[in-house]
Amino acid sequence: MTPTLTLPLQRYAVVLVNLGTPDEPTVPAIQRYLQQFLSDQRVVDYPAILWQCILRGIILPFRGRRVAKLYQSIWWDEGSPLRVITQRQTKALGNAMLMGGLPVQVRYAMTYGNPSIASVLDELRAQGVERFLVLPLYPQYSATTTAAISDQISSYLQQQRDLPEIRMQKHYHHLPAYRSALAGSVRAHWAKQGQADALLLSFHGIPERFVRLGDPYERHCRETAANLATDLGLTAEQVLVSFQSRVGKEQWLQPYTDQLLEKLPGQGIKKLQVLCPAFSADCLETLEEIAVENCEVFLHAGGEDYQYIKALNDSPCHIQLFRQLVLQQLQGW
Ligand SMILES: C=CC1=C(C)c2cc3[nH]c(cc4nc(cc5[nH]c(cc1n2)c(C)c5CCC(=O)O)C(CCC(=O)O)=C4C)c(C)c3C=C
Ligand SMILES: [Fe+2]
Ligand SMILES: [Fe+2]
Repeated sequence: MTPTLTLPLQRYAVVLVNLGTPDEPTVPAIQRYLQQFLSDQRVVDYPAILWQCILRGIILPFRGRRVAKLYQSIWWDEGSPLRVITQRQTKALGNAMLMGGLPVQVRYAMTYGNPSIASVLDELRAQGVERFLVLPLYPQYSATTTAAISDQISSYLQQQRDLPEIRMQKHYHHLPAYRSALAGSVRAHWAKQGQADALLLSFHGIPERFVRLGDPYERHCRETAANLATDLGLTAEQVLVSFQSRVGKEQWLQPYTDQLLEKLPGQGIKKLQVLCPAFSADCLETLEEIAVENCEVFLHAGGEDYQYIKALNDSPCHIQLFRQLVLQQLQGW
């Protein structure tokens, strides 16, 4: 049902927020992006002075150059896939709101890089917006992603005299519309390719220490997997969970995707389908790390068939899920 709004429609805006991506696939642009991203204490919490020496002296020069080649390999004519897909999601949600009779403004912002959360809030406030609904594009909550968005909003508010009102979706992996969108994407893949020996859910990792300190991310990932198994009628053994993209020497959530892929063919799993439910848009971590690098790992270890099932991106089910989240959040506002 369409909510009744207590302010004129022009005073509301929805802001989709994703992680961010470099402006260009060049070493300087990637270093700028990584500098901002990896200086966030929500992402890397080592003592700042020590960490800044390591970051500027070692990580930015070496990782910047290595990752530039990877970004170049996945870059699209219109730009970084993560940005292009986020733009498409924003446009599609705006259209869906319009078609549903609630033509609220929809914009996107990035936690790191452009457009920044502060710049988008500023621009919308200048147009008279007073109530913001922020939708972090992370189905599973983690302090490293969703709380980092919340921190930036808090810093923005600290600079304001006349505060806008803000609501934020914390997570949505448990909601029926998300569950059916995810299960639907696997079924659509099966309709074209058939079923494999197993379905691997590879989630972006975080340091295991963060989970010990209270981050519920791992629980959210495992709930996502259990729900998907139920919704697809698969057993727990047919739905495997692993964690990818680790950085640095600390222990991250396990099993690591690459190490698991090396073992699976020896356990009789030769045909594998891989899904990455922590990513609402395809990006470097899915298009390169999962679809290319990890495919090679699996085939090299004796696997015969490896298929990556793309992210929900701007598929109609995903946009309908966002629309439902917006309608729920706007109730009574
Ligand atoms: C070093 C710590 C990192 C943590 C913790 C982390 C958590 C985390 N990240 C995502 C989503 C994305 N990460 C992406 C890229 C990326 N992630 C890290 C590091 C951490 N991520 C780095 C250094 C990078 C850049 C690429 C690289 O150098 O390897 C992206 C893709 C961006 C793109 O431009 O395509 C996404 C999306 C989640 C969901 C998450 C925790 C739950
Ligand atoms: Fe990441
Ligand atoms: Fe990576």
